[in-house]
Amino acid sequence: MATLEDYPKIAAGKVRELHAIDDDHLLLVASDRISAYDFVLDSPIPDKGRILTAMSVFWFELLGDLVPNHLVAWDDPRIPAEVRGRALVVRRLDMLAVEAVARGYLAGSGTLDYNRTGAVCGITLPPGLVEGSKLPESIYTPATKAPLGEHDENVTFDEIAEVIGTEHATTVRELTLAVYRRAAEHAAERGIILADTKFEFGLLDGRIVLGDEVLTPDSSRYWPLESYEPGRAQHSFDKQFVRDWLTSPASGWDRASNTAPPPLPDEVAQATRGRYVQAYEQVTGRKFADWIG
Ligand SMILES: Nc1ncnc(-c2cnn(Cc3cccc(F)c3)c2)c1Cl
Repeated sequence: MATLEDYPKIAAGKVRELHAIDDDHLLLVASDRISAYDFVLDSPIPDKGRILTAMSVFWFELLGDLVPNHLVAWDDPRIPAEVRGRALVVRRLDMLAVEAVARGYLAGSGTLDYNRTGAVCGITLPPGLVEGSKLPESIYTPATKAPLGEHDENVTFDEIAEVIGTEHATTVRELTLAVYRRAAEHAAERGIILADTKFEFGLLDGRIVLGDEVLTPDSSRYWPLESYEPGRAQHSFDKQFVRDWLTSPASGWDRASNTAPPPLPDEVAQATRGRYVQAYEQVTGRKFADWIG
């Protein structure tokens, strides 16, 4: 059986790593780390890596008829025991330099751009929208990847086309909207608003293939349908307990101080684990207890 040290690390995100297995395959590893207020917290969320990996696998399967993807295996002898259930064997792609974002609702940088310009990524929106507004139709709002720790930059379709070419830019936009719309509809039927999501695509033998993690609460905004109310920051299905505790007097943390947040109480970490399990089971109809690792 392989061990993680056998596979050179070729990339690292805030909560994920990417290792090389061989010339054609990578190991995509999700950790139990959680990020809040742009900080990676000291406290892990037990099973977060396994739950989000199981979610990606579900979505790749559900959406496989819309778009080919890079997933090769999730239960495989090439996966080291220490990361089993939170690591995927994927095909090595030639990644396209675009963060392919679809938005069905106005939130985060979308709201900021809209308030400044009345548009997001060059797409003019109707007047009178607020944080959390549902958009008349979902929109494609691409971004360019920023260095670790900085926010991606929202750009126009044309700016992306200048980098990856009009043909690939057009296909990426069409796939991003089609996959998001199908996923958002599936989630909404199960009481979860998928407000937006970020995809990464790559080329494999000239074909455009969906890569990275897909439609997880780390790559998407998951809002509980029952507490949706436009006009304010929406509750995060998975991160709200963490946000509430960190911004409560109990934490002793001052968000404006730009100091690192304190560790989470065990009950907050465990309650957050529960929210990830609930999101998985609500979206997939599967029991997390049945997942490997
Ligand atoms: N199938 C692929 N082929 C080639 N490259 C990638 C690739 C490169 N970067 N990323 C983003 C990322 C994912 C996880 C951990 C990180 F550190 C970074 C994904 C993929 Cl998914």
